[in-house]
Amino acid sequence: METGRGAELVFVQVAKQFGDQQVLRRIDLTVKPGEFIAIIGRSGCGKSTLLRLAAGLETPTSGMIQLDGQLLHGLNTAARVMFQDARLLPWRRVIDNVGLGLKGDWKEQAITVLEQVGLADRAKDWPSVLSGGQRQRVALARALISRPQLLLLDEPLGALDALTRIEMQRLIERLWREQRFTALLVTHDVDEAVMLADRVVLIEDGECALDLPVRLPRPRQRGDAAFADLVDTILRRILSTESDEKVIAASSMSEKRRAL
Ligand SMILES: Nc1ncnc2c1ncn2[C@@H]1O[C@H](COP(=O)(O)OP(=O)(O)OP(=O)(O)O)[C@@H](O)[C@H]1O
Repeated sequence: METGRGAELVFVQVAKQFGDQQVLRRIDLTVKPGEFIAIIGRSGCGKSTLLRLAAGLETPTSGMIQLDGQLLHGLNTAARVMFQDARLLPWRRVIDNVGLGLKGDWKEQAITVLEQVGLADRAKDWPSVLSGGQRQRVALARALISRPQLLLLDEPLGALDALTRIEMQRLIERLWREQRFTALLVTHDVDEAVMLADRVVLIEDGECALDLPVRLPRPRQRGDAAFADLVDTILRRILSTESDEKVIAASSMSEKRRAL
């Protein structure tokens, strides 16, 4: 596969309102080409909205989004999105799901990306016989077949068990390192954010309240003290403005993590 170049994505004073609800007030965020950014924040703070804006599925109420210096309007054709559910068509085989919507001779490329996600031997299977993790691998292959400059990941591993999740994190990191697309990951999991991201961005009150570089060498190790410290720092920062007493009262950090 050709190595693509990641896109630069810039949010300039972006606000988004739905009816009376001001979801994003002022987002200023520059994502450099090939950078991996994790977006975290409390449920309902507008993380998915931010991703949908980057995909061109929503338009800002005010402000602007630039892609490689050009104003984004309409669908962002440089981007592909991966969601929590794989959204495969059950009546199409794995390989045809990967090539969905493509024209011309795409089968060889589909096999190549299925190899990259470790599923080449399942190309002829129906989605129904795959596990949840395998379905997400197919979704990843489908997102990557068109060599996007920007990969938008909306809590893609949220429904997976812990072990599969870790495997998928490793896979996403490996493919990102090989292909150097720009990645924007929405996650509830601070561990996941620190594992994968160059920068962790916290959305709070409609703004980027924290933009923290992760300067740990890759591949990162959860057992490392520096890793644990950073996760702890971020969790404490989120919880410092926490009003939910249940969360404040959680006795251990792991409980707090689950409570997010
Ligand atoms: N199309 C829409 N129309 C109206 N309101 C919307 C729309 N999309 C999102 N919202 C509202 O915007 C707010 C932020 O939603 P969003 O999905 O971006 O949050 P989130 O941080 O991703 O939440 P979660 O972590 O729970 O997935 C919510 O209150 C939601 O109801």
